[in-house]
Amino acid sequence: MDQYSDYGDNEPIYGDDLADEDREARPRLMLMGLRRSGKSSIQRVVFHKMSPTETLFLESTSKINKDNIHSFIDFQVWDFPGQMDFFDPTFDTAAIFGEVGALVFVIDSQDDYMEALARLHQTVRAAYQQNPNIIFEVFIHKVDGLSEDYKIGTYGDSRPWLLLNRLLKNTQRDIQQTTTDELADAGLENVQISFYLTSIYDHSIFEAFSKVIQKLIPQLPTLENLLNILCANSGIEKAFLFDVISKIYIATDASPVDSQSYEICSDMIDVIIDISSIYGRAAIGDKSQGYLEDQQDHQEDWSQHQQDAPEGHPDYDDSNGHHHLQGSQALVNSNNNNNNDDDQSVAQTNSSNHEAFSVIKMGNGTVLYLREVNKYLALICLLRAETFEKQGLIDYNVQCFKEAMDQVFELRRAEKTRRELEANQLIEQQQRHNGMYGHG
Ligand SMILES: Nc1nc2c(ncn2[C@@H]2O[C@H](COP(=O)(O)OP(=O)(O)OP(=O)(O)O)[C@@H](O)[C@H]2O)c(=O)[nH]1
Repeated sequence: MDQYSDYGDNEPIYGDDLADEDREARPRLMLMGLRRSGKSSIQRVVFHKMSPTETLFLESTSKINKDNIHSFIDFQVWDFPGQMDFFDPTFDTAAIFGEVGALVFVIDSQDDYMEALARLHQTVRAAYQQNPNIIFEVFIHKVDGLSEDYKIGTYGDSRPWLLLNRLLKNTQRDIQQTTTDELADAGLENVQISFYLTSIYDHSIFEAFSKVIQKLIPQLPTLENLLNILCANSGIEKAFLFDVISKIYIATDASPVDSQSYEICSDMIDVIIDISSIYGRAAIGDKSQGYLEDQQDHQEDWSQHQQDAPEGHPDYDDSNGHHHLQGSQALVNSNNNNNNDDDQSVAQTNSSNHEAFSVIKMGNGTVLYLREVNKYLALICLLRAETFEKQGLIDYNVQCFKEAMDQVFELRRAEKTRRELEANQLIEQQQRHNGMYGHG
């Protein structure tokens, strides 16, 4: 079983026998939508490293699939079957919607979406009635398919991408407007819904999921503040805190996010994982099966590449841990610190005795700076080469940032332990109380 998530504990389709562990207060995220809209594909690609083309062979979901994600925060993703019927008497809306954090509704943009919209409105009404705190998110999905028509010039315009953009915006506006009108008619004008254009064939699904997950993280404002302080004091242009395994970013600084920055940072994780796996060093995120599978794939790619390489080619020079990557014309300095004895004892408490760190200088004068924060998270910054001349300052500030992060998560752990202790004490008290009555 995947260590990263306990995928596959299929429960009966409706919620009248939800296991106790499912009722615990871990954020729950639901994937809903019509059949074949792409729910299972999204879940597999984002959380299980499935390649998008493999999703072509996914079978239709017939029961709720509950997926426990163990990462920087533990949360659950529930993948619902498309044919779900709210009016079925066995559908326990209170149990299903009662503890949901976010409900992601997936609409297939390549299909006629009128039926999907009707189902979306019905779902929002039912869920909101049970739980007005649910965050509603709509993925207008498979937008890559639309682009194909334009790429081959079906619409006979010389500027296909401009047209594509316009079409996507129209689709989004149409879906958004119809939904707002419909909900207003039902007296639900206060319901907050966000809309995203997504595809599993590019970064858009990871970016959309990032924004969804961020809303479920209680420490988000603290993390954003820390990133703002780090950027302001170090001359960093953009900083992302990434969950390494899923490549979703859980926080960023206040400067606007452009998709290109996100994509390049996300690609950097792949590069670092590639390099670490090639040279057999442990790397970020190595606690996850998802990552290990990924690592093996990359290893195979690399072996192929290596066969073609001329002997002594700088691409393959490992002597000082410096690797000149021919393809991207980047200088990578990937360094897993070898710890002295002191560090190892600290490391043992943290169950990690290495720390990934890497810098890529790109041809356009931008520097990418990655540092592992903990076993799940990595900080990736974009900065100008001139700024990077003061690397000592940046390293120092990043170290301070890491320590602050440790405190944030330590506090959370301490709070969790305190709550568990309190709960146990209550149970004990209750048992003693019952015992006394029993004797009486
Ligand atoms: N072009 C394109 N196809 C996609 C995308 N996402 C999913 N698909 C395809 O859509 C089909 C249905 O995907 P599923 O993930 O099985 O859909 P589902 O919503 O889970 O379906 P049910 O289990 O029946 O409710 C598969 O053939 C996927 O390959 C996407 O972003 N773009």
